[in-house]
Amino acid sequence: MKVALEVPQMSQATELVKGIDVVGPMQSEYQQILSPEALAFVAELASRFAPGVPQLLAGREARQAMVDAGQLPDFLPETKDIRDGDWKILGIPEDLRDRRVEITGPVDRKMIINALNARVKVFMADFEDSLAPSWDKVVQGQINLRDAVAGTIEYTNPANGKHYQLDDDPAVLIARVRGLHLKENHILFDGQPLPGALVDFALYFYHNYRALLKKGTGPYFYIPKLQSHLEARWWAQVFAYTEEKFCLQPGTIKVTCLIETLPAVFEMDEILYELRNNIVALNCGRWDYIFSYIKTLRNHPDRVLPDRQQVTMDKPFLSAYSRLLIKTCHRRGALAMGGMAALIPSKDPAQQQAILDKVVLDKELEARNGHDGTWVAHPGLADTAMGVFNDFIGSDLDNQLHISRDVDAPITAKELLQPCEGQATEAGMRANIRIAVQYIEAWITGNGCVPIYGLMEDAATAEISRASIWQWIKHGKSLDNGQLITADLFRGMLEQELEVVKQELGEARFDSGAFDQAAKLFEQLTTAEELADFLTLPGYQILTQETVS
Ligand SMILES: CC(=O)SCCNC(=O)CCNC(=O)[C@H](O)C(C)(C)COP(=O)(O)OP(=O)(O)OC[C@H]1O[C@@H](n2cnc3c(N)ncnc32)[C@H](O)[C@@H]1OP(=O)(O)O
Ligand SMILES: O=CC(=O)O
Ligand SMILES: [Mg+2]
Repeated sequence: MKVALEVPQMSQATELVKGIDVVGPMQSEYQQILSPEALAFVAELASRFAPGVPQLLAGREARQAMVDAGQLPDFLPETKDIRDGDWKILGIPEDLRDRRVEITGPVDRKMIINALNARVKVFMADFEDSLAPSWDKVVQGQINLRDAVAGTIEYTNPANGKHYQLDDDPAVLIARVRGLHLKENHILFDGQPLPGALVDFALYFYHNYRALLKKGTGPYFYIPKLQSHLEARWWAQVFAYTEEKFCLQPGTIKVTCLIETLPAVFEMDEILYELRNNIVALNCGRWDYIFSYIKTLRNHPDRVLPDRQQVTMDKPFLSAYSRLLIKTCHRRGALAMGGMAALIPSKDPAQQQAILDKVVLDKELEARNGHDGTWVAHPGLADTAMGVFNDFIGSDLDNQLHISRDVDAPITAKELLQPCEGQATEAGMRANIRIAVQYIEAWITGNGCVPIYGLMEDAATAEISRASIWQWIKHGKSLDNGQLITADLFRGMLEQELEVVKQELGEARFDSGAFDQAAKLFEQLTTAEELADFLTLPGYQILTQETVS
């Protein structure tokens, strides 16, 4: 539901909560989410935990500097005891034991209702890869989730009058908060923007934990883009503090961590251990993982990835990642979630069958490996994914926790890092350019997830497109047609592909969009000496420049 346009107000909390300054414009409904009580909790978490974030981010940089200097990531010698030890996570609540299909989507009101009504077990409501976190989207997202938890969420599409409300048996709700690298520029604590992750966590927890527990479910979270067990420890402290403050049993908050960075794959046992009271699963976030493989190994010319289309889950380095995640999770009693096939349904019946066939193949690979469930990006794929996982899990069991993968020889760092065969092609590079520029244009104008050429594109998939080209230029790769990939070649292609996009979208859409700005940012990111950490960091400056007072 869109709130009526009003004269922006001050947040009441700005005057009432010490240290907190809400600088985003307020609508009257926002006061309910940004109430003095909720913001007092945000401030409490901020004073205790925000100072730890720069240290964790500095830790990422220090490790990256070592890899840049030639060292390859590996398992940590100092945590061998944890890897060798015999311990298990605390446990999995009843409503999280069967997660064979999860749908994901941004915290848009209509999509939340559609997702909760989809024929899936879980809905992952996303403040991260699929959300461009403008102030309104972030606060409205919290309003939408509060109403979804209360069961009162409704929406009428003003374009066609179609009305939406929850069915009787909605999916279990898990909220994915922003990664630690993202700030929330509109809520300051002691004059500094807060970590977006803390804002998302605190507001969702504060407004919903009681209603969730009353319904027999709980405050459940997905944590994205972790890079180390020290980050997991930080989260464990946030959860323990929150549980104590609200007089909750330790382990009430339940969390699933995405293993979607290359450094994190070497610390899965340690992440599970640090979070053992709260964690229930790890998830193979394959798209960010591929991006992180490029980013982490950016100085290693022998590990340059080919065209994005060739980097599929059956490639040895990705297969090793999936199998090690399953083996690690199941040994510790945690679920091992699969990832997202980026395909979305087509209205053309011939194409649709081909899409469903590809989804089946992808999901069969995951289920056969031993994953306990998977992700779909669209309700039209739920039955297909469910069919595959039903075939493997059956109706007597909830999951595949019994699959220990003891048959595997120990999976080594060498397997996890092995180069991926394939080529950089002209068609692949041009596709990367068209995808990245369209995605960046969508993101900086407030839309974090878009269909492009039959695929779901979000921040993670678009990062692969832009980072691949940077890497090819950096290492002087050649295309399949023999052309050397240079910054100038890229600039020429960008100009040509912008024309193609203009033809495809039509002049009116193109001219009213932000393609110039998107192309400029894309060009800077791709031809820079250093690989930028995330495209969403400069993107956020553009997205928010008009809304910070
Ligand atoms: C790498 C990762 O992190 S993956 C996780 C993050 N990414 C995501 O969550 C992607 C989620 N998916 C989406 O955002 C969308 O599916 C898109 C943008 C890719 C395509 O959306 P659309 O263009 O609206 O698709 P389409 O027109 O086919 O939608 C048909 C209906 O399904 C709904 N729908 C589509 N995807 C979803 C979804 N994920 N959740 C709920 N409803 C959905 C649409 O709202 C629409 O509803 P309506 O008929 O009532 O109007
Ligand atoms: O968040 C999921 C991913 O694949 O990235
Ligand atoms: Mg991701």
